[in-house]
Amino acid sequence: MGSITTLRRLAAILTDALDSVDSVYQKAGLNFPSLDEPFDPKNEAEALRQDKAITAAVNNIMAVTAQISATVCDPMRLAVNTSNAMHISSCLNAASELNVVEILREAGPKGASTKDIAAPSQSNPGLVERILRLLATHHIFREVSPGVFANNRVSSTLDKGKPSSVIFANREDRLTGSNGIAALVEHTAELCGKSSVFLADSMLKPSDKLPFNLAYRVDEPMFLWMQDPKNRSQVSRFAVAMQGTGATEPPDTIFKGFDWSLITDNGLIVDVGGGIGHSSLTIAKKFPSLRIINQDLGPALEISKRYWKEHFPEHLESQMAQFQVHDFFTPQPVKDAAVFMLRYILHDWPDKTVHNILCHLRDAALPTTKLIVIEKIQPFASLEEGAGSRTENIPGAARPTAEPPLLPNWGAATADLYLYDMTMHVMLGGVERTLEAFYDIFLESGWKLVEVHHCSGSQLSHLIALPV
Ligand SMILES: C[S@@+](CC[C@H](N)C(=O)[O-])C[C@H]1O[C@@H](n2cnc3c(N)ncnc32)[C@H](O)[C@@H]1O
Repeated sequence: MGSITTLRRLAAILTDALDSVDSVYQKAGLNFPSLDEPFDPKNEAEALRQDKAITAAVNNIMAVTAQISATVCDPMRLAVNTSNAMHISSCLNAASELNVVEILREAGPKGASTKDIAAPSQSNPGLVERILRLLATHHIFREVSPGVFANNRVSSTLDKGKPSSVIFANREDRLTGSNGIAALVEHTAELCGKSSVFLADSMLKPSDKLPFNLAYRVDEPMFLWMQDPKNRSQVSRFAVAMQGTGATEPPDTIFKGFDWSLITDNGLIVDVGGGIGHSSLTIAKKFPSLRIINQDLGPALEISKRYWKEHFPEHLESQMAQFQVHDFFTPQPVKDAAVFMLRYILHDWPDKTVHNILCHLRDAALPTTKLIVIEKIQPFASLEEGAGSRTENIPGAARPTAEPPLLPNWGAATADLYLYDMTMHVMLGGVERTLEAFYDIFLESGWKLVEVHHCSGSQLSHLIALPV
């Protein structure tokens, strides 16, 4: 297909998708949320974005616009701009660290001057202005008039939800109780950003060191490094950041996969590497007859206990929720689990390590114990034909692909998955696996993949396996 024909085809997909969004919103009597207004999770117009027709149209719009832009842009400019993209990440991190979003929330739609934004952190107003202008140019913040900035829909998602005076007075505690997006952004931009620049070095001079270990000049894996008392602030930020991964999903995503009502009353869910335990807490709130054991390393569990005490104290008092310090590289102590749930665990680790984790769970499993792995499954950027005959008959495994000339995986609309794949690699040697890779590693570790549920409105899937 010639370029102009391709561009016209892409434009037609865009028009169809916009018509579809327009029709759903018109029918509901609502406007699609504006980029200029702060994000309001309680707005009905936000909830409507979960409508199936809207999620499909949004994927097409994101994929089309990025593909049109890549087609028409000077290719050298695109390549060089991509090599400079780390500045977007660093600027966003700086804005979050300087609590700009909270200052601008208090300033309202008229915004604040960079002098006023920079004053509480005693930073350089000229530099703050350039940082915010770079971000505004990428549709994060809005330059209302020269040198005056306001929040927009994207920047406001980083709001830590407290008065700026409180977070400036208590820096240690500024992320606690937030929706987790600022924590996720800061963790990613700082730790992953510093590590990622060592990717090529780690490949050209192969050693047993990952980019994280080269960047931070340490030998232990990131999670062990975080246990060092001098890195404790990393543990608490990471725990809140993991909550942020939940906030980027529709709130009921955990119920869009495996049917938790299938577990009989008093059945035990072990949340392996559960972190703060927000997913198991959400399940237990809906199905209070289920018992939960949240397992993690000590410092993470301390944070989890506080979180449960605040959000579901009844389950603690009745001892239906318990906490167990457990290293998942050692034999699993719980022998009567209905479910071993692992959300965002396996993608942290390379195959050899995942094999070790899964074998310990297999050794402790009853014949009826289900392994429920909650992860993103990596699609190919090409058509999947013939990719995995061993997985094609697994119920729920099949997934649609985008119509040509879009990339089959919807390109930019699914970019987060491929970005996370590199994050996992540079930090821990982990990987976002293809379905076939999950199937193989499960089988090698004594588990058979029997069902897959792709959670609608989310990139997450639930992979259900039984002991072989
Ligand atoms: C990516 S987070 C996922 C947390 C949680 N499952 C969620 O979805 O929010 C990985 C978790 O694994 C925990 N972890 C890392 N190494 C561990 C180990 N050896 N044993 C148990 N937990 C570990 C970390 O403390 C962290 O809470």
